[in-house]
Amino acid sequence: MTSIQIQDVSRWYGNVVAINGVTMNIGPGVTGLLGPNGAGKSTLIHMMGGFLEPSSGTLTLEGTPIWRNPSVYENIGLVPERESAYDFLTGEQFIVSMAKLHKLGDPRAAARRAIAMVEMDYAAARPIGTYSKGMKQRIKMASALVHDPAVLLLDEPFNGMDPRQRIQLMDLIRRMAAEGRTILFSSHILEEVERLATHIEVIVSGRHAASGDFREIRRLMTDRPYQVTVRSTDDRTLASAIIADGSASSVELTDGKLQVEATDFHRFTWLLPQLAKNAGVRLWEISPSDESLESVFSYLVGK
Ligand SMILES: Nc1ncnc2c1ncn2[C@@H]1O[C@H](COP(=O)(O)OP(=O)(O)OP(=O)(O)O)[C@@H](O)[C@H]1O
Repeated sequence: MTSIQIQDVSRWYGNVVAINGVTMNIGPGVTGLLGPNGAGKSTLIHMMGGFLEPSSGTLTLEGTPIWRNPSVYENIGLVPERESAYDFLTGEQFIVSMAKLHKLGDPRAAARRAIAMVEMDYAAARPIGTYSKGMKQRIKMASALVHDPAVLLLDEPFNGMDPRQRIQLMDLIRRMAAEGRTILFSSHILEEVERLATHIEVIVSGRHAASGDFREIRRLMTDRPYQVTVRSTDDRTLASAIIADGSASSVELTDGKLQVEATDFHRFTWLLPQLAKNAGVRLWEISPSDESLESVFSYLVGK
């Protein structure tokens, strides 16, 4: 069982602070690193994989510093976000060359094993340039698995995948975790992280915003003032009913719609149809108006 310890780590690029005083511990199983675009996920993953030096703080694997420590790299596999640049190589040639870079005793056998792990045997003789997105992601996984590392770091592995490819990759990641590996993957999509991760770490603007299982993160995201847009046959009457009920902290009538800030989202969505019915108003539309992850995150960080 292998864990990565991140201790008060910061990383800046010139005067851009990408990671700011982050402390977390990534243990066995599947951890989701959730954060909006530009939050610092790739920067953190590259530091965890030993590709990037922290500007301050320490990253260790079972107590051994990761930066400039080749013995640690033997235990870590990293799948970067960018597309493979080796389109002219066949899948097998690519994985064999990775096995050679790791100076493995029998590069061909190691490559065969890694290719089998990701179920890509059938396409191993084809150039990578002819692969689908899902297949490219699998072959990149094989390249990170060729030295059989205990830790696997995946940067936005589901980007650009169709639903079927997503499900296949989720199964593969679950299988890798069931074998006892420590797996961390990044994503900016909450639903994706919820489906796969047993533990979630949230980063926003380079800072550690939240940590927990998906229920705790969900609760943090929904137990908050929530903006809802409502349209009905009589917005004015409905507004009075909502104000009288007291389940909203503000009600505004603008451009032919009601803008409501609900203090308790679940209670409000459950209650609204009843309020409307009692007031003799028909509802046309109820939609959350600040659903973007960014606003959720800025709330989490500001709390
Ligand atoms: N090499 C670099 N030079 C300067 N700034 C950088 C560099 N790499 C990243 N940054 C900046 O650091 C911040 C964090 O970037 P990072 O790529 O780590 O975020 P991310 O969460 O992975 O985002 P995305 O999902 O969009 O890749 C951003 O403001 C980004 O512009």
